Amino acid sequence: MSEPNAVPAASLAQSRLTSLVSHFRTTHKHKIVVTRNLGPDVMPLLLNRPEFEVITWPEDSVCDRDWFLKTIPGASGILVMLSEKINPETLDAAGPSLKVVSTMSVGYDHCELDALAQRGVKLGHTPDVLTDAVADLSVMLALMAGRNSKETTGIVQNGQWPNFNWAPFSFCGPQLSSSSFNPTRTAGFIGFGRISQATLARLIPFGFTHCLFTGNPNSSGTSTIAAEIQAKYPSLKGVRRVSLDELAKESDVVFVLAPGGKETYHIVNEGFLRQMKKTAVLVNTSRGTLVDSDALAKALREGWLWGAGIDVVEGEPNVGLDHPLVKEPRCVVLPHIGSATNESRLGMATLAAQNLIAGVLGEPLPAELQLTK
Ligand SMILES: O=CC(=O)O
Repeated sequence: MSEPNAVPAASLAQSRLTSLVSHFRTTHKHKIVVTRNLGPDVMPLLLNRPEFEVITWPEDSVCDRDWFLKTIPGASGILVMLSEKINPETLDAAGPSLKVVSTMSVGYDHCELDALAQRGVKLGHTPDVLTDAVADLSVMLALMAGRNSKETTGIVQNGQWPNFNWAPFSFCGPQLSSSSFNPTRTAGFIGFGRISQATLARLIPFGFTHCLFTGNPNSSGTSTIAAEIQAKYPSLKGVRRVSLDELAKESDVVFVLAPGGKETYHIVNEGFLRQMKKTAVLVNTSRGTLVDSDALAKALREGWLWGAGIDVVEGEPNVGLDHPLVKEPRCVVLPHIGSATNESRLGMATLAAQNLIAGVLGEPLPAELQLTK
């Protein structure tokens, strides 16, 4: 006969197991690797979670690849920048514990989607929060390129202004807004997603009369979008989805705003540039790979178009003074600053942290890119 207060063996084992699980839960932390310090407003979202062990690349520079590969084994989540390649090497180094990659960017051409999908790793990115900033910059570059800002600011910066007398037609370029001389203004968009549409909204008060766009009708619902845009902006006299050739021939400003990757590689090439109006301006605020830099430099040199404003260059950041586009006086080149407003970067860092947290905890990501297997 057992003692009246004795604990049965099975119940003892169960309680030991429960306490072991609870001990594991409190001591086992999810390993998180972050490749840039996201600052005092955002890092606490990660650091203040007791269930996370957060390891951050300690330098104020692009994360070293060797450090990254040595640090990620066993990670549940990694938060990266555009500079980090997410490929089979990365994913194999992280191992099967990896649940989510969160990139602080809207673009994801640095990530191999197939490799992520095959391993069941989710991908978070940061759409919407940078749309306005990039649309603002797109219009700024259209203005800068049309108004010869590289040459003219150079004159002031180099102390040459005293040598220049005002002359009736010096430094003139094509006006962005419509005028009695030029009542028709056509914006052409290569890719017609959120940023293109926000750019168009900014061009309406400039008196733009026509909107042309290219894009995959299945990817962004572009089959009905023309009618929606026309209804939204009754001042437009035409909104049409067109071929690339038509877009090149008819646009006063071409905005390159499609995702990078194989499908769009050098979509703006010599053939496209040769068809542009001599007074037209090309703006690229998406990815450098969409534009053939040598072809654009030749086009500007030979006057096939008026000017170009580019925030992205193929091969960046290795773009020095000897780059053919940096040498072109009618090409304004910026160092990929499209989303660089305080508001936008804070929004991106916050969303990237939220995507990471949700992915690690197995919850729906606020902004997940749907991967197809
Ligand atoms: O280029 C910037 C981004 O993709 O966020």
